[in-house]
Amino acid sequence: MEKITFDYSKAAGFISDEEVTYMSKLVEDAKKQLLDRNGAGNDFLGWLDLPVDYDKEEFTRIKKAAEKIQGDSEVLIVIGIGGSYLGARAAIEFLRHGFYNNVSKEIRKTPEIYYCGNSISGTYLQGLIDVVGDRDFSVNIISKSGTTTEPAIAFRIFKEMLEKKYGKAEAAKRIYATTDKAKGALKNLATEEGYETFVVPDDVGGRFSVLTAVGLLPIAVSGADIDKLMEGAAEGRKLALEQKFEENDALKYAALRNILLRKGKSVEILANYEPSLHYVSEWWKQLYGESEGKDQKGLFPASVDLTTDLHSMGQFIQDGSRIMFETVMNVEKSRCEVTIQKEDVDLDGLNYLAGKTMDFVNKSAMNGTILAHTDGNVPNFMVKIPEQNEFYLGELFYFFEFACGVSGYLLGINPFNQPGVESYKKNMFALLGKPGYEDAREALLNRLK
Ligand SMILES: O=P(O)(O)OC[C@H]1O[C@H](O)[C@H](O)[C@@H](O)[C@@H]1O
Repeated sequence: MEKITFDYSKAAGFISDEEVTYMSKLVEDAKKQLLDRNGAGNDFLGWLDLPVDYDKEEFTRIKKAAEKIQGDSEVLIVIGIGGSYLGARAAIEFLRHGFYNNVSKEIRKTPEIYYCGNSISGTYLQGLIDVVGDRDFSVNIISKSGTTTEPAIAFRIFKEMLEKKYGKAEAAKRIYATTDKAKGALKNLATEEGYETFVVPDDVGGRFSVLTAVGLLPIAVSGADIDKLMEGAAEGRKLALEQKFEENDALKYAALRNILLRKGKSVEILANYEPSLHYVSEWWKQLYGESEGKDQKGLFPASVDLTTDLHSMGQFIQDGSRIMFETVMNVEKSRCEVTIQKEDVDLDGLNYLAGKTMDFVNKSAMNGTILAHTDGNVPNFMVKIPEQNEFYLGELFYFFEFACGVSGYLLGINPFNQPGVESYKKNMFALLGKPGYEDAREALLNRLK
């Protein structure tokens, strides 16, 4: 069977066999530390076994809730930020129609899905309220801590809207809360109001939670097959856990990116040639950025959508500061074939492409770009995705998560915490006058004068 594979053959000129041999030992050690659960942050390793060891009763409830939402709602509002947002969106955009919310209901068959609570923009939220209009809708509020400001504000607004429209009791039946099993403001609210709740396990951090109810409920509502997603992840787990370095693509990816980091390539650009992978990159950026960017270390995870960004960022990648390498996610088999037709008069000069598919052109652009960037001293890696379906996406999620854990241990940091994100929150709370933050307030206001 085909699988997600990692190919570094095009970067051979930048990396010696000795370096790979040396690094292979280090990644095997890091892998052991991960699996022995004796490294930093080892109380957040629940994601390691999730694909084979998850709450089956809850999984069934997720499917039931998804069916109910599909039956009684034209729109689902998904409220969450960071790890409580990006995985679901990445999956739905990767798996479902490229214009999911815009195609006719006959094609889509499932509710429109919109996201909020991922910014504090009132303009965005009002726009979304206008989109919902007077249509039937449900809300999935997702927050592991249950206290994050952005989703909490958005939820307050949509909760009020639901209650006005349906009354408190019926509104409660349209609210699904995914949060901690016992603590946090959202859990308390859900218990008080009688919302159906789903659990983010204690030992699974937000950015590793896509295969819990956090990702699974919205993904199931979109009509994607969550059984297949879990099967793919289980296959990814098997490959990552059981294969030796030579056959282990996740380990090779972790090793090779760290070889380049140690040579001064401090930026990794994740590139795609399919717009529907944009949010996979966003999910990946949180995964790697929050996991590795600490103790003054780490690769800066960036991303580009190609060929779009070849007409903007392409200049920098080809010719600017030589600080980066590129990892291309290559969907090997395109979902749709669009063939370019011959025209009698070749006014646009495109007849040389007549009979060719757009995917052929896209892949030629990709291959040409890989060689051009390599010539410009940007080493290129490739992650091959056989096709865009649930199975391979599950495998891809696990591939990146496992490589991230290994890579973090290789860096000598705790890949499973995120102490740095608290700094802006403290300042924001002080400026907002949140009780308990009075001391810092005046000093901050002075600095802003
Ligand atoms: O799920 P929540 O607790 O609301 O957290 C949502 C996100 O925001 C936090 O500030 C963290 O930086 C992220 O790691 C997390 O995924």
